[in-house]
Amino acid sequence: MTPSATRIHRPIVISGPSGSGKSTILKRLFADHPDTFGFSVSHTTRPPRPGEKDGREYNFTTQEAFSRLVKEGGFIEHAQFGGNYYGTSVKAVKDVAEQGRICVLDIEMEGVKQVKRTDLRARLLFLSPPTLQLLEERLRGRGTDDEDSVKKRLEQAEKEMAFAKEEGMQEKVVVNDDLDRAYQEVQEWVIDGGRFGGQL
Ligand SMILES: Nc1ncnc2c1ncn2[C@@H]1O[C@H](COP(=O)(O)OP(=O)(O)OP(=O)(O)O)[C@@H](O)[C@H]1O
Repeated sequence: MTPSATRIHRPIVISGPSGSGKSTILKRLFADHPDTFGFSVSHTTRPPRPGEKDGREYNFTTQEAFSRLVKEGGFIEHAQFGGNYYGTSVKAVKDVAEQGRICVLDIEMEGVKQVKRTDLRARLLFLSPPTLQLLEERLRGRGTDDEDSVKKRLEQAEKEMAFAKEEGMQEKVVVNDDLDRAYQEVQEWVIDGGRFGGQL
């Protein structure tokens, strides 16, 4: 692996409370700039479904190999869902850079801290809702969460907002007030005059 791949193609981390608009903005960014960005391939211990290919949908792995990688600090984020483990490895992010694309990571606070401990040289962007009240309205408007889930997301949102304010935790904070305006600000920062945060 060339150590410089993520120097040239620096990964972008986008974090922010659930409902702050990360998916909405990323979808636009990907549509406006095809073949520029990529998502890393996650690891999972669940068996492949028909038609799924190792290394494409997921890096399919065993429980033992997964645990080993956790111990080695090889994951940026990992979690358990329905009895299976899932994770984003540092190597999977580097692989995207190796392919000449900017890896975009949509991750939570703990993941951001972990990214900072790696040699990925990631650029950190925080997408903030204008207020918690507006966030609540958007979460409800999205219609994907029940009452309990909305409450949990709002509690977590407060923690994420406080974290983003800590010195040196984020390089760029964009407030998602008006979607078009916020999108332009994100886009400009990401593209960075064609440098994508690197040196030409
Ligand atoms: N600037 C905006 N003004 C009004 N509504 C918005 C704005 N940006 C996003 N939304 C809406 O808010 C809802 C939440 O947005 P989205 O699903 O993109 O958030 P997210 O950060 O990706 O959430 P999660 O982390 O849960 O995936 C969506 O219904 C979206 O259409």
